[in-house]
Amino acid sequence: MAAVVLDALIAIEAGRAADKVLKAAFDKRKWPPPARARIAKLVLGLVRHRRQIDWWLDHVGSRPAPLARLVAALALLDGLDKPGINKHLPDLPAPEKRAAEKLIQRSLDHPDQPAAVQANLPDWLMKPFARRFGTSLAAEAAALCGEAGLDMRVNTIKGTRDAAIAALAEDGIIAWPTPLSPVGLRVDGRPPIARSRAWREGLVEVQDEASQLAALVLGAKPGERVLDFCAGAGGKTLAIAAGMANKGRLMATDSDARRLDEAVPRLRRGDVHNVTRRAIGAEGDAWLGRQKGGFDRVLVDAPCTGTGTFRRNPDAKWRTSPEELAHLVQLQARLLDRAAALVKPGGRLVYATCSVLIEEDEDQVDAFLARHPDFRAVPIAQAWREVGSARPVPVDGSHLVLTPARHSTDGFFAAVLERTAPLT
Ligand SMILES: C[S@@+](CC[C@H](N)C(=O)[O-])C[C@H]1O[C@@H](n2cnc3c(N)ncnc32)[C@H](O)[C@@H]1O
Repeated sequence: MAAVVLDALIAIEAGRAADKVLKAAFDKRKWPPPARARIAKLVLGLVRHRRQIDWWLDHVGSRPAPLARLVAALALLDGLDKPGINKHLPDLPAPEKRAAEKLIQRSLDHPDQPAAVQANLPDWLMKPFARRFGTSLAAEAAALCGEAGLDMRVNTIKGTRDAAIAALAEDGIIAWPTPLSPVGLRVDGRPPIARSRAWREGLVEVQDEASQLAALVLGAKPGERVLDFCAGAGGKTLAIAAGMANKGRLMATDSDARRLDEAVPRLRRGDVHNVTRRAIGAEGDAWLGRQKGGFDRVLVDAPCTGTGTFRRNPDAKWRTSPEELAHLVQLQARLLDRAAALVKPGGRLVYATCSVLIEEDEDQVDAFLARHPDFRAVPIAQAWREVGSARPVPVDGSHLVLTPARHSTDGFFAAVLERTAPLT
């Protein structure tokens, strides 16, 4: 098992995505489920807590090479003692053996660790995180180091939430309603959802509660003309289609045709019939040019740093950079401008990201409103009321800002914008 973990760490260090590396490792060799879970937990735990692990290695005079990191993870994350580490790594070279001896019975936290080390964040992210979270930074960073829960969205085209709970129970999966989304379900652990009848028959889709809420506040109604501008593999398209009860026209566009194709089996499984997919040019598109003012609702689920999804993609922490942030902020602004032209008077544009950085969220919306005086921000409490949610709006500010520590969801942002004046 240690060899698989080490290979995975080396591949991730070389820049490959952790989820793809683990998938490839599990495709190559069929591990029993408990071993699989343990490998994934170790690899992802190490990636999540890399700064603290490396701080400890430095503290005990060891280099942060993959084998030393694994030794540190076994001691600091798993709490193994000397025989326990020996069992996994019987032939440790002398330097790693010495490191292991110094690390056993230590806890991961140490008062001498700088704030960015304690938060397991790259230094450059500390400032934007402090800007977003203030005194809650440590709690939110800790929550982002945790494991994401497993949420599902009930496909109301196929049945009710109660019907989904009952169907999942037939397969031994105990699910209960999520606190915020009226169509959300949550489960403990990682049950094999894709083997359940409820999933196979399209009654449920795996989707974080925050993403469900982004589709909800778009408020698309049956019979409307709606555009999911950055539809990707269709996660939110499916949620919007269900809100429209399959009636009206829902266009799903993306510049990545391959990702759009991934939506096909999901749409089929969900019995979704009102969606048309269309790959568009990354820098504009003749078809889009002809759709000016043509949509009641447009969702821009923009490409972003993904800082809100570090629980799921912990390796992204170490890949994002200030340069990437600057590039994304420009791209998001261009996409918003392009999408704005497609909204009809009185129509709505929802801008969403899975980023917790204000630079990609509120700043982006403020800059958009300054460029587009023909739009206004709809207070999130109003948008929330209008979609008839029985629950109170879960945030105090103008937009939907969800965080893992406060809401037990991915970090997520959504702003509802309304065209108040005719197109010029
Ligand atoms: C956050 S993902 C969308 C996820 C998707 N909405 C879902 O719910 O599964 C952002 C998407 O924006 C797309 N994208 C990036 N640049 C684009 C562009 N210039 N025009 C349109 N889509 C773009 C990416 O291909 C990616 O699928």
